[in-house]
Order: sequence, then structure tokens, then C-alpha cells
Amino acid sequence: MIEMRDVAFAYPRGGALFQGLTLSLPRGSFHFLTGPSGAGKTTFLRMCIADLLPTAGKLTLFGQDAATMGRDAIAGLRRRVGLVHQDTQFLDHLPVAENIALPMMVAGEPIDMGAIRDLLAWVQMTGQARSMPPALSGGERQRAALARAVILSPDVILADEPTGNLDWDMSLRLLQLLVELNRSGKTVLVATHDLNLIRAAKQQVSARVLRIAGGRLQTAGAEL
Ligand SMILES: Nc1ncnc2c1ncn2[C@@H]1O[C@H](COP(=O)(O)OP(=O)(O)OP(=O)(O)O)[C@@H](O)[C@H]1O
Repeated sequence: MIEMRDVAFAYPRGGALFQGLTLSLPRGSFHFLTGPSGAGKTTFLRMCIADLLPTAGKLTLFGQDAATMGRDAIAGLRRRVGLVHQDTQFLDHLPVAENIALPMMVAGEPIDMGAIRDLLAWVQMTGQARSMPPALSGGERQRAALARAVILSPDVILADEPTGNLDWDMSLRLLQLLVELNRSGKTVLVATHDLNLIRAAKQQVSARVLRIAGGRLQTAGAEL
């Protein structure tokens, strides 16, 4: 689904953030992306939705070379990839249900209230459908963000530090949702520096760890 061959990336006026990244995330796989703060985990995820392009090397997304993707191809790609942002990024003046529906609106699709209800039930937030985002707890925000990320039934779920501000019980609950998505056939990539979360995942799925440090992929594909 996502392949990198000898990929390098540098922000304008910055030095090389990565170089020589070679990896493959096959369909149905579960990967963690880890590494120190500032190593480039968020940048890596942004490359996976062609929000940023490599400055060298080849990035292939769903079989297409990211460098040659036009607007339509990128829009199609973004429907197939659900991203849970680190800061969740809700529209605070819209209730939770409408926030979850946003990707449908942006895609110009009719709002499927049944799908929204099902997702709210799945993340155990049926009672918060009409709540406004500022009133949600950290765990509720993350679960609602996950529901929004999967509303268009993407093939790939990318989550950026989804348990960053959560207590351990809530982290496990969120992990459980990600594991369920993976068991239903989705490809999952979770950026985290929570090694306990990675250990907990080991009990449930065959996850692999990608570690970025010093601009390199240090333990590509290592089994937990
Ligand atoms: N838009 C940008 N322009 C220039 N530099 C940036 C930009 N975004 C991030 N950076 C820099 O790139 C580096 C990697 O940032 P990134 O957010 O990808 O790291 P991270 O591993 O996700 O960090 P954290 O774990 O703290 O969230 C950092 O030094 C950051 O300051």
C-alpha cells in the first residue's frame, strides 16, 4: 500500500530530516512508527498522504508514484487513507456527529446518518453525538477523531500519537479499536513513543516497529 525506496526529505531551508528510507507497508499490516521527538514521525505520516513529497527517492502510494500524482489522484488517495491527527483538529462550533461527518461532506457524498450512528456506537460515544468538541475528554476526542478518520471506510489508518495525552486504560481502549480495524483488514500505522503501548499491542496483533532516529530507519520491520 505504501512503499518507500531510498526516500529522503528536507523541509525548505532545513537540513535533511531523513535519508535512505526504504520500507514497505503491505495490505493488512500493523506497524508502529517510533523515534525521539522531532525525529520526523509526523512528517513521515504527511508523506503517506502525499501532503509532503520526498526530496529524493521514490514514494509509491497504492501503486502510484507520489511524484506524478495529480489533484484527482491525491483526492482519491485521501479517501483511502484515514489520518488521526495528533491534535485531533475538530471544528469546535460543530457537534461531534457533524465533525465525524465532515469527510463525507468534503467528498461531496450524502451524509449517511446510519454510518455515523454505527461509528459513534463503535467508539462508545452514542451519548456524545450532540456534544461540542471543547466539552469532550481527551479519550473521547481521540475516539471521535478515530471515528472521523474511518467514516469513508479507508484501507489505511494512520494515527499520530493517538494516546499521547491519555491515561493507560484509555490508551488500551484506543489500541483495541485500532486492533479491531486491523483485524477487519485495514492497514494500520501508529506513530507513538509509548513503548508500553507497543508491548501491549504485541499481545494482540503481529505488529512491526519502524524506528526513525538520526534521519535513518534503524530497525525497519523488527518484530516486537
Ligand atoms: N512545516 C515545517 N517546516 C519546517 N520544519 C518543520 C516543519 N514541520 C516540522 N518541522 C521540523 O521537522 C522536524 C520533525 O518534525 P516532526 O513533527 O515530523 O517530528 P515528530 O517525530 O513527529 O516529533 P514529535 O514526536 O515531537 O511529535 C522537527 O525538527 C520540526 O521542527
